[in-house]
Parts: sequence; C-alpha cells; structure tokens
Amino acid sequence: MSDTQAQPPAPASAPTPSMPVDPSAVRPGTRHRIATIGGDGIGPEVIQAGVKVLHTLAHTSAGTLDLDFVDFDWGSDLYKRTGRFLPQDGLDTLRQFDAIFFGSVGAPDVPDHISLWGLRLAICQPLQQYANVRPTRLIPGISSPLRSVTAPSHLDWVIIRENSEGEYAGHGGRSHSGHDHEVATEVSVFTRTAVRRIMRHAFATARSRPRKTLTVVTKSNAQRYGLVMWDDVALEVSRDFPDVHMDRMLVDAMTVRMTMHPQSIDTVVATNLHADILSDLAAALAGSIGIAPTANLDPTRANPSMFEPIHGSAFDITGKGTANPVGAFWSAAMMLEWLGEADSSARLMRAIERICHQAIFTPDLGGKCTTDDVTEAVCNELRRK
Ligand SMILES: NC(=O)C1=CN([C@@H]2O[C@H](COP(=O)(O)OP(=O)(O)OC[C@H]3O[C@@H](n4cnc5c(N)ncnc54)[C@H](O)[C@@H]3O)[C@@H](O)[C@H]2O)C=CC1
Ligand SMILES: CC(=O)C(=O)O
Ligand SMILES: [K+]
Ligand SMILES: [Mn+2]
Repeated sequence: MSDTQAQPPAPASAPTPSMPVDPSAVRPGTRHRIATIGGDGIGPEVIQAGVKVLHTLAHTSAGTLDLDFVDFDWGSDLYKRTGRFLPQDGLDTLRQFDAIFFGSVGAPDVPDHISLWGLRLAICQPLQQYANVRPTRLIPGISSPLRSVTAPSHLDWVIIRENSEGEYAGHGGRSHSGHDHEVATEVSVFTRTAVRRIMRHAFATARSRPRKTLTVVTKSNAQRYGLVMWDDVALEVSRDFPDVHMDRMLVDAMTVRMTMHPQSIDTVVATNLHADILSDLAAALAGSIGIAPTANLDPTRANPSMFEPIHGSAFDITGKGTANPVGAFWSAAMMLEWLGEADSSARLMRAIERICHQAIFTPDLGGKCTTDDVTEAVCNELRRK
C-alpha cells in the first residue's frame, strides 16, 4: 500500500466464511481455467467488468494468481439463431473448466421459462451444482433500508438454497390448453438424498462460521409431505453437528424475522423457491440486488461450480452502462475462494469494500457512477501496492 495516498480504514473484521473449502481439494497457485458466459441483458456488461477486474487482480498478484478465460456467446441470441441456448456438447465443454463465471439469462422477446430452463438450469442441474450459496453482508459505506442495521455485524447471513430439485424439479404439465377446464400442475419433488446432502452442506457451513447457528426454513404447516420430510432430515443431520445450534422457521415468518430481527440470523437453509425469494429480499436489505453474489456449487467437485450475481438480465437498465458490477465482482471473489485462492479473494473483497467506503456507487446505490467507473475504481485499488 502506498504511503502517499490516503486509504479508507480496513473493514472492522475479516469476512465470515460462506463456503467450507477443504484445503486438500484445491490447488492454489496453479493455472485455473475459467469459462465465462455473459448471457443476456446486463449479464455480459457485468461479466466483462468482472473479467477486467480478475485480469488486474492476476497482473498485480506478483505471479501468485494464474487465470485463463474462454468466453462463450451462449444465451437468447444464440437461441433465436439456432434454437439452442448452448451447443449440444456444451456441458462436455464446460466440464473441461475449473469454474464457470456466469452473468444472467432472460430476454424481453423470449418467454422467461424457456430462457431460464434453456441455459441456467440446463447447466446447474446436470452439473449437480446442488448447493446455491448466497452470502449477504452489509458492506461498510452502503446503507441498509433497515433502521436497526448500521454496522456489518448487524446483517451477516449466508442463505443456502437447494439448487437441484424441489419446486424447480421440472415436473408438471398442462392439459386442455386454453379451455375452461384446463389443468396445470407444477409438482415439487423432494428426495431424501438431495435433502440430506443440502442439509449436510448447510450444517457444515454453519459450523465454519463463528456463530454456528442454522435456521431451517420450510412451510411444513401447509406443505405436509416434502417439507415435513425436510424437518425430519434436518433433525437427523443435526445429530452429526451437535456444536451447531439449529432453529426452525416457517418461510412467511422468516420474512418478518429478516426485517425485524436481522441480528438474530446467521446461516439459513431453504428450498429452491423459498431461498430464491428470501435471497432477493436479503440483497435488498443489504442495500441493493446489484451487489449480491452466488456460488452454484458441486460440493463433491466432480463438476465445475458456477459463480454468478443473483440478479437477472435487468431489461430496464440494459445498455445504459449503469449496471452495478459489484455482484459480479463479489461472485468472482467467491470463485477464487472455491478455487483455493483465499489471498486473492480477500484482496478483491478489500478493493470492493474500499470503493464502497468512498461511495463510488451506481444509481441503484444512490450514486451517479457508471459500470466502467466502478470497474476502474476497483482496478485502481488493486494496482495500489
Ligand atoms: N440467474 C439468472 O440468470 C436470472 C435470470 N433472471 C431473468 O432475468 C430477467 C429479468 O428478471 P427480473 O425479475 O426483472 O429481475 P432482475 O434481477 O433482472 O431485475 C430486478 C430489478 O433489479 C434491478 N437490477 C438487477 N440487477 C441490477 C444491477 N446489477 N445493477 C442495478 N440494478 C439491478 C433491475 O434494474 C430491476 O429493476 C427475466 O428473464 C428473468 O427470468 C432473473 C433472475 C436470475
Ligand atoms: C432464476 C433466479 O431467479 C435465480 O436463480 O435466482
Ligand atoms: K444471475
Ligand atoms: Mn432469483
């Protein structure tokens, strides 16, 4: 760090971990091959910004970080040209990479269910990225809409979302289409195997964090089969984690607790749909959906994991150059952590925190900066020695 330039103070405490990383499963210092898929809308804007930041991080790492990127133009434009969001051998291609850095999928002129199933779910589900990890933290400099949240320790959560089945299992159908007696079903599927593995991942995450507290969220009053099984499996798995304090909440009450008692929450596990909704709320309570990151993990590491901001294509701001790239940067930091590059990950998070401390903000955070301004500011922080 330069002596001549004033630096904002370092964050009060080190970030709490969101992903338990087994040191024997990673190879820090080796070349990591990253597939980048910008996708649609603001996806390519924030992923290009993220790649720029990662290049700068590598160039300023004194040779300790070696990243190699290959970009894929998969998404709705490819679909409109070819009828496919990714090529036939797309998954085999992705399996050759160490990680995937993803933007978003969804275009105004393609039905949302076609695009989501055509690309994001078409990658996550077959690659068994069953743990969707969504940390939320109040970054110093950003203000929460909640009056009671004024310090980072007041809102420091990680939401673990089941990412392979549940409400997004793809079971269902429509008959008698367009008639008054039309019927449509959307069947939630819960298997003991998948519930057990996400529960084990959630307990392990909770155990890795200082407060060792896990909230199991369901709707097992109204949903009396699959989610009662969730509760049963949670109780069984909890016996293997006696040092983790577990409590249970119904999802409707959880929205109240998130808003009224955010300090009482640490690690949360919920179904695919419930956690999808709760994590957008969490992002807003921490200041903006534009800053929130995700890891889609295959915890077994048999397949590459995928890292993306939690937001979608944001049609309303596409092409304006004002998309907040921080969610993509934070996702990139998670990717580095998962690849075993803890020091580089921490360096990137510090650079993000410094620009937030200086209020270098896009409009979603109340600022006037562009995506490029924020990206350049983060790169400049990384170049300071
Ligand atoms: N993982 C994915 O690829 C996801 C895809 N989608 C898709 O994206 C499309 C739009 O979905 P929406 O429901 O509108 O959600 P969205 O997340 O794209 O946008 C919701 C609101 O948040 C704002 N916003 C989102 N990201 C932002 C950023 N980085 N900076 C500043 N503002 C930001 C948008 O401008 C919009 O007002 C749909 O096609 C949907 O299916 C939605 C969520 C996730
Ligand atoms: C699709 C979506 O909303 C999500 O993955 O968060
Ligand atoms: K996304
Ligand atoms: Mn979502």
